[in-house]
Amino acid sequence: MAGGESSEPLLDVRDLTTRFFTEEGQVNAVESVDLTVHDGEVFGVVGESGSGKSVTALSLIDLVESPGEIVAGEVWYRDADLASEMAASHPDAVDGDAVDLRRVPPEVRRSLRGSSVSMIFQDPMSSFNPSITVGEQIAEAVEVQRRASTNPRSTRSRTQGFGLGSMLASTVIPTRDYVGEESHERAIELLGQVGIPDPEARAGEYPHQYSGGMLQRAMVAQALAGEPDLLIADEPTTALDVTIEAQILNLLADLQDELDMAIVLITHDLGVIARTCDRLGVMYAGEIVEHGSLEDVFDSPVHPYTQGLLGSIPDLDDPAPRLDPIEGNVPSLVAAEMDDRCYFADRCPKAMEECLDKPPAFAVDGAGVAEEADGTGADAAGSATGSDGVPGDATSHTAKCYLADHEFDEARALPEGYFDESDGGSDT
Ligand SMILES: Nc1ncnc2c1ncn2[C@@H]1O[C@H](COP(=O)(O)OP(=O)(O)OP(=O)(O)O)[C@@H](O)[C@H]1O
Ligand code: NI
Repeated sequence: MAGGESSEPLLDVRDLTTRFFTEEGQVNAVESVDLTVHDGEVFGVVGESGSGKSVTALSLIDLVESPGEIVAGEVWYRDADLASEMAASHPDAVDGDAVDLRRVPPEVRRSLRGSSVSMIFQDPMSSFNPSITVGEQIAEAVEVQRRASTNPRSTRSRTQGFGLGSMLASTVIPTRDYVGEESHERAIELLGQVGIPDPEARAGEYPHQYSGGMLQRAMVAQALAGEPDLLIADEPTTALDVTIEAQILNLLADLQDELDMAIVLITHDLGVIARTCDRLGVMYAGEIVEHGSLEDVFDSPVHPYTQGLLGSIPDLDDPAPRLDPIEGNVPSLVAAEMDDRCYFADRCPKAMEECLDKPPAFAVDGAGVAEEADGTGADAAGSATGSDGVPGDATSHTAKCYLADHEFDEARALPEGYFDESDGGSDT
């Protein structure tokens, strides 16, 4: 193989669909999401509360809990060693150097957590046991990864339900006797690496002795213990004040650079996206409705939802840009209450008759617009349609909106109040 980095994406997610089966009905939390993340890049996911960002993140690492379930999709992760290990037993799950994590046994998926893909959350307290020192907990994370890496993965998957596989999978942390001196030293090194002053002393402190910002750093250190290639960060700075937020974002940027790690950064804050991301996806009602490079999406947003979000940041230099809610409400994701239309149409100033059908993803630029079949029935997509661009090329600028491909036509605009009648006409 030619050395160096592959141009293949590190993560290539297709048609990922996650639902919750609740008493109130089926919640379509994540609907046919496509996204790609390349080596060493920061991919942002932005959207209002309830749009499906966190469930997307959890789906990527298979942490969706009941009554939630991933019902469709592929999660291709590039790992040449894993691909060759899986090639014989799970040929369907292997394509070149990439492995579809949805098609490998759960214990193989779990074994990647921490070592290949790590996650950090908004609330660092949730990642630490309050009664064990921070240093000890990070040393344990190091120890777990250290043992995992000294055993070939094939051994691990054969010893399923026993030893490392289950150790990594469970929330039960190995007892202290397991943790070697080297792991303790590495933990202190990691604390230093994430900018914790006097890491040797701080390692001996308990989580409650840390400030919010310091604990956030410690959580990053814990996530780095296995030297992951991909870090998923769900609102990592939302609970922090603006100064500390900037420090944590700088830390992530430095680490990403230093360790050549890719990051999926989830936030409702477009200011954070603007400062950190290379590319982004804008989520609305469980879908990625616009997707592209930071420049494409910020300079020429196509979806009126994206335009609305961007319109709500008057000044990117504002230290605390805020998402001003767009008029109207985020739709219910309960399947029975969703119409099969563009979910933003009822809030959209440019809704047209076309928007009563669900729009596919249109490529925004490119003369022979590449149109991507929406979810099911995409099997004919192998041969390129259009003259320009590949259908579903996840690196391009796309929008699930007719305006990406059609001019706004006043004559076809839906009359004002069109949607009010259908949902509100019950009283008097
Ligand atoms: N355990 C659950 N049971 C039922 N529905 C759920 C569950 N978890 C999430 N959902 C639903 O899934 C949808 C997406 O939620 P998600 O947490 O991903 O949104 P989000 O974009 O991360 O929002 P926020 O910015 O508030 O974190 C919401 O409608 C939410 O109510
Ligand atoms: Ni969330």
